[in-house]
Amino acid sequence: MTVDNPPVHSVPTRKHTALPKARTLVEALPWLTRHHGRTVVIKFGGNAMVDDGLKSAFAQDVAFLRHAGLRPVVVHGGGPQISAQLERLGLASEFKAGLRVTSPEAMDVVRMVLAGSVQRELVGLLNRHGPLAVGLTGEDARIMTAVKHYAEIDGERVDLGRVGEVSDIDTGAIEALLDDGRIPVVSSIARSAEDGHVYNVNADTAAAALAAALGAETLMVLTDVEGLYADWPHSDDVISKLTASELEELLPELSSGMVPKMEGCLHAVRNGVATARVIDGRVQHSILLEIFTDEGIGTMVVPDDPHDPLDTDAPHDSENEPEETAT
Ligand SMILES: Nc1ncnc2c1ncn2[C@@H]1O[C@H](COP(=O)(O)OP(=O)(O)O)[C@@H](O)[C@H]1O
Ligand SMILES: CC(=O)N[C@@H](CCC(=O)OP(=O)(O)O)C(=O)O
Repeated sequence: MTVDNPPVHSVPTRKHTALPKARTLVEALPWLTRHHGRTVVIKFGGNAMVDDGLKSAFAQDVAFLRHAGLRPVVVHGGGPQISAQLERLGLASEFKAGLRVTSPEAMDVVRMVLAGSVQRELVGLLNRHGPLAVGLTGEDARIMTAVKHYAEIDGERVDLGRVGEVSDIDTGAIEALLDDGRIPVVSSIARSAEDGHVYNVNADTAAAALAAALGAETLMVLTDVEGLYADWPHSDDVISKLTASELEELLPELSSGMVPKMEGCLHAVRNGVATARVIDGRVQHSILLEIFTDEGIGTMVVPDDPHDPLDTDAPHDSENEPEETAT
């Protein structure tokens, strides 16, 4: 056999086995083009971190986004992990208006669990894929500054202890890491400029504030339900898309962990973020499904008047999907 006459039968066989993979990659091309260079803030909820397989898949997805040219920022939760540690130490754990009542002793535990345990684990998983992840808390380089937060329950102002809301954000350190090709992994703890104490900030609230301050394209919240249920807990109909005004009307009816999540989504889209999505973190590779396919899952919140329709049309609105790329 000469080089000029290769065996013709071997060429189609090789092509055949590689083709499905090539098609999958090419199908992602319009989405890759759309999202290239955009910042995506991903909130990984403690309830979605249910097993090692899901955590590894999460890290693969985030590393994939980074290698695909997006700028992912991770903000993580850890509510169940904090509760377990408080219980081990015999410290009380109570939630009011979806937020943990946090004594100074509990605050030490919150900080230890979020920054010392959950964040370290995620950084470790991400760094299996290269020298990518850098862990921070809101305290570092004053990324987040807090003020004490009071809840309002039945018209009453309620003191939750060391619970903070974000009063100021300095994105400098995060931007520098992103420009350097790193993946910032942020724990939702912030120091107050007023009293110098460290405060426990709900991770949804922190992620939303960061997404708005960074001018992110998308805020993606991974949790342990399929999305926002229209009539929870009576039905499992997921609201697939809603505008900021529609969400604002729904807010008073929401309960528990959905309150800070949806308030965060509203804050994000009212402050320049093109889409805020609540998706099921229990589905492996839910991030990739949401970003790179037309199988949009979960709930998407969009501004009332999106300034860039391209940002909000996919994947929950199939009429306006990116154009097919010729294969
Ligand atoms: N309308 C709703 N739709 C979906 N989940 C809801 C709704 N209202 C309350 N929830 C509760 O909110 C929870 C998610 O919030 P949370 O427990 O704080 O999760 P995470 O740790 O991911 O932040 C769900 O598991 C569900 O129990
Ligand atoms: C004030 C407040 O409630 N802080 C949260 C911070 C962690 C968090 O938000 O974790 P998830 O995203 O897993 O719920 C807490 O102490 O549980």
